[in-house]
Amino acid sequence: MMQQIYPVTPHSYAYELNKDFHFSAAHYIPQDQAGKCQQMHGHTYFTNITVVGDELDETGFLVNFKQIKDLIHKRFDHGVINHDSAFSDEQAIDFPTTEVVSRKIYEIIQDYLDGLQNKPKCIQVYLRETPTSYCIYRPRGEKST
Ligand SMILES: Nc1nc2c(c(=O)[nH]1)N=C([C@H](O)[C@H](O)COP(=O)(O)OP(=O)(O)OP(=O)(O)O)CN2
Ligand SMILES: [Zn+2]
Repeated sequence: MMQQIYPVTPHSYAYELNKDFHFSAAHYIPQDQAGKCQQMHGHTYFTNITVVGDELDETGFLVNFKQIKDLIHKRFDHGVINHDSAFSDEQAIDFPTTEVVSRKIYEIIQDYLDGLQNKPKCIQVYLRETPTSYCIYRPRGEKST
């Protein structure tokens, strides 16, 4: 499971880092059309995060692998995603669907990366919700080449 082949995102940065990890979390989709997904239920999410850049920090890291995992795992593992401040039952853009969770993961990671001196960029979040369902989020409008 941890040695998957991922879709390639073309770019011309010198370094590309990928971090795989799991987290277990519950969620529900607060919309009638979501059918059984309206009921609270859980998943073991699998994610692969892609970070790129041209400059390394004083440790020789683009970004610490552990920091990437901690930002997401500490926040969501064994929690209810709907209860996190990034999500809301009010508008679909903030419901914890696979699409939205992958985008929120991107936002959390890029917010952290923006504070680093070497300015790495997250260019892809791969999020698998079930053995047969996954989403890839790639930020638009970001110069990734
Ligand atoms: N576009 C989306 N569609 C669905 C989402 C979603 O987040 N985005 N979520 C769900 C359910 O919450 C569920 O987590 C996944 O559903 P599904 O892939 O249908 O799961 P199954 O295991 O039942 O699928 P099989 O085809 O039997 O493997 C639904 N849709
Ligand atoms: Zn679900």
